[in-house]
Amino acid sequence: MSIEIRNVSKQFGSFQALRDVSLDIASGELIALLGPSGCGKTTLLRIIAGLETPDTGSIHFAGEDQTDVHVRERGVGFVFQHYALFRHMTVFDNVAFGLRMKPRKERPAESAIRQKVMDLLKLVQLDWIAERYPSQLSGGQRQRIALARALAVEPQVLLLDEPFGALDAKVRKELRRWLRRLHDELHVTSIFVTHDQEEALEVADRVVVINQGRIEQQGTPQQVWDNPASAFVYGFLGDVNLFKGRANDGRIHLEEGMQLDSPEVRHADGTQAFAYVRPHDLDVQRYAPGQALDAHGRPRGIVVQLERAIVVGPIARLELIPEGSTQSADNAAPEALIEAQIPAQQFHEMGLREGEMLVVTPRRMKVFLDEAAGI
Ligand SMILES: Nc1ncnc2c1ncn2[C@@H]1O[C@H](COP(=O)(O)OP(=O)(O)OP(=O)(O)O)[C@@H](O)[C@H]1O
Repeated sequence: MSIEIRNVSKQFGSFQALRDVSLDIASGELIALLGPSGCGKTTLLRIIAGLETPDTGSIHFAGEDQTDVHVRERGVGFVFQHYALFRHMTVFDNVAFGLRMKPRKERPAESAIRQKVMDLLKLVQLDWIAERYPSQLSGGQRQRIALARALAVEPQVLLLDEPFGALDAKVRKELRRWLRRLHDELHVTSIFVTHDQEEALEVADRVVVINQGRIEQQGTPQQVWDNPASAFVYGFLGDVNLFKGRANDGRIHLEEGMQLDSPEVRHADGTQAFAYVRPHDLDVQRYAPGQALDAHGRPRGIVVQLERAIVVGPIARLELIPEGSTQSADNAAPEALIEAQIPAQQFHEMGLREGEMLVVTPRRMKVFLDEAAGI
């Protein structure tokens, strides 16, 4: 079942929660709505479900306007972050609930219900706990049961609101893979809301990034990651360092007095430039006086002090303070702190020590011009 969202806006009092949102979702797609807290993701999901009405705009399922269709008639299955399973019912009865509640003439026979519930429990790999009660399950098991329960009535559309939000990192990761496999098996058109970029990029066919009630960008995980449309998207998709400066002569002259070569700013002399660099795109060298100059004697790269190194597993995370900044990492303004990531092996081979002076140069960066681009 395809879903078309047409020019949807929603206001709560004077607060504009959604601003003219339009989105087409193909039948069988798995879409992630990704954005920070309060950006309007849940509101959009509730409008699709029919739990909330838009002020303007419309929702269509397979071309049919759903605006006046009641939530019960929309054929939508839900899973929420804290899905309250019925505590006094076994797992089996929880999953059977939606089927048993159907009007008599649509309700399957009890033997067919039994078969269906057991099939679903097998699908979520929990048929062995059919007779347990929710309090005897782990959080991850409860969410899988919630999903089985949502699927029992064969929804045309599955809506998941931070379904793994309350679980610990390891379980979340397992459930993510599991959700993807399940979706590949069932192909129910699914939309899930998350503020976790890793979750969205790993699970979804398409990611829709929302900011302040508007769609900032949509595309496959790869498209969005490789070509972020705005500084917001770039910053939201992963850790970034922001360097502010002014464009001149194909270089960004940073506030710290150093320069970064940047062909993107060649025709923008005098404009404010914002250079975003991912921690793993910073090249790290030991500093020697004079070394940070390029062939023309211009300062190159950024001279920093290694304030703290966190080496866990294969990655060394370096917290760096730009030269001239008198603050320590503990009270430095967050934007003053630079983070670099290098392989732990390189860190050990270089024999880096906290307190040393280093020079960092971006291998790759994304430049946005003018002030509106700031996160
Ligand atoms: N019924 C309501 N009445 C008033 N304001 C509301 C209502 N529902 C949502 N809002 C406001 O609309 C904005 C968007 O809320 P929404 O729940 O859609 O955000 P979200 O992106 O899902 O955030 P989160 O990740 O924190 O759940 C928020 O600022 C919220 O306070």
